[in-house]
Amino acid sequence: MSDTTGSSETGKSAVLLLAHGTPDMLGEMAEYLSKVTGGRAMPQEVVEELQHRYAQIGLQEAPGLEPPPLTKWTMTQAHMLEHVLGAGKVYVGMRNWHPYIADTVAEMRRDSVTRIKAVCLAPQNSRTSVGLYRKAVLAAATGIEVEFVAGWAESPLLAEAFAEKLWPVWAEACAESGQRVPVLFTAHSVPCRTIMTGEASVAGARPGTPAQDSPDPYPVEAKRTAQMVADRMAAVGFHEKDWYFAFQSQGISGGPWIGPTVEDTLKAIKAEGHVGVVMQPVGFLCDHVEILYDIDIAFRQTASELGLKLWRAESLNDSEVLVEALVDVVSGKYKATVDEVLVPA
Ligand SMILES: C=CC1=C(C)c2cc3[nH]c(cc4nc(cc5[nH]c(cc1n2)c(C)c5CCC(=O)O)C(CCC(=O)O)=C4C)c(C)c3C=C
Ligand SMILES: [Fe+2]
Ligand SMILES: [Fe+2]
Repeated sequence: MSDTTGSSETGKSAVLLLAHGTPDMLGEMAEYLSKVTGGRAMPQEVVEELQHRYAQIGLQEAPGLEPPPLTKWTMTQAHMLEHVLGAGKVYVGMRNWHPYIADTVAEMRRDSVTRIKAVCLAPQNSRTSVGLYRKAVLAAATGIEVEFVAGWAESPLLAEAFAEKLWPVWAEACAESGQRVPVLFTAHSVPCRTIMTGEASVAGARPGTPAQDSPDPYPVEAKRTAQMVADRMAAVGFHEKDWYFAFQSQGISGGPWIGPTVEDTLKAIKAEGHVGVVMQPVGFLCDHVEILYDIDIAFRQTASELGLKLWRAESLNDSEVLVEALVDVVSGKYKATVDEVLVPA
């Protein structure tokens, strides 16, 4: 990996994994949300609703003995990648909570890193996620070369990692219900304005924000990942007609977000005569609130009210195949969507 990590006469390169970030305790919710929205204050009822959801997945009034799942698994993935690459530290920076991207880039600077290979732990490229990570890295990395991986949605090993988690639960669901159970792949929804050409579309955008000149690649990339997982599953008897796709977790603070929603898709699956559904989110690489609450609690309740049993594929978390996928992205073996090498002024 000497081309992407480690030291040479021309300087020291290191990998920076970028992730969303999550609060460590319930009282930090309002501050966390203001980071997520780029400074826009959320109504108190939204703060309380999110505290309620996070409490249901184990977040407490004081920091727990273990970090929250998103932090824990992100750090685990970084350690695993560091171990496999064997070429120095793999750094982690979060956009919305500690360790913040700016603090991590400052640490990299202190460690004499002169070239950063930045990879988002969000494989599908959207202005509302990857675009914001990119902005945060470039703001912090003055004078440091940054090679920014903008998307790796079609990585074969990523699809393999998801398929490895999907097939056992799909087999279990089919065996238990005595019939073929459809799979509902999901990715996080984005505001409708994000996918429209010529609209200011960055999360937290204020009036006057320059218009974007191209549609967001995100919805297409999310469905490509799902298609690739479905293709992998053909080896275990999975058919093209066995899967659906929906966008989950439309924003809590209003405005139109893209669908189809999970709720509408579950109704359609029920109307097709199915008795159950297996959900697999293909945009998230580890457990966090949108899996542990939105799917495991809220969608399971919706499915149950419709008379559907809901199974969920285990998240990738400490998947070795995921780490292999990251190695391919970092090494360039998988041709990810990479921005030119950037040297922020
Ligand atoms: C592709 C887009 C997005 C991904 C992927 C994504 C992942 C993600 N989000 C959270 C937690 C929250 N996100 C919130 C708002 C929010 N999320 C996106 C997009 C993606 N999020 C947008 C465009 C917005 C709206 C931002 C705004 O300015 O209003 C929030 C706030 C509450 C809400 O609106 O739902 C939270 C909390 C996690 C944990 C996560 C994956 C790791
Ligand atoms: Fe989000
Ligand atoms: Fe969300």
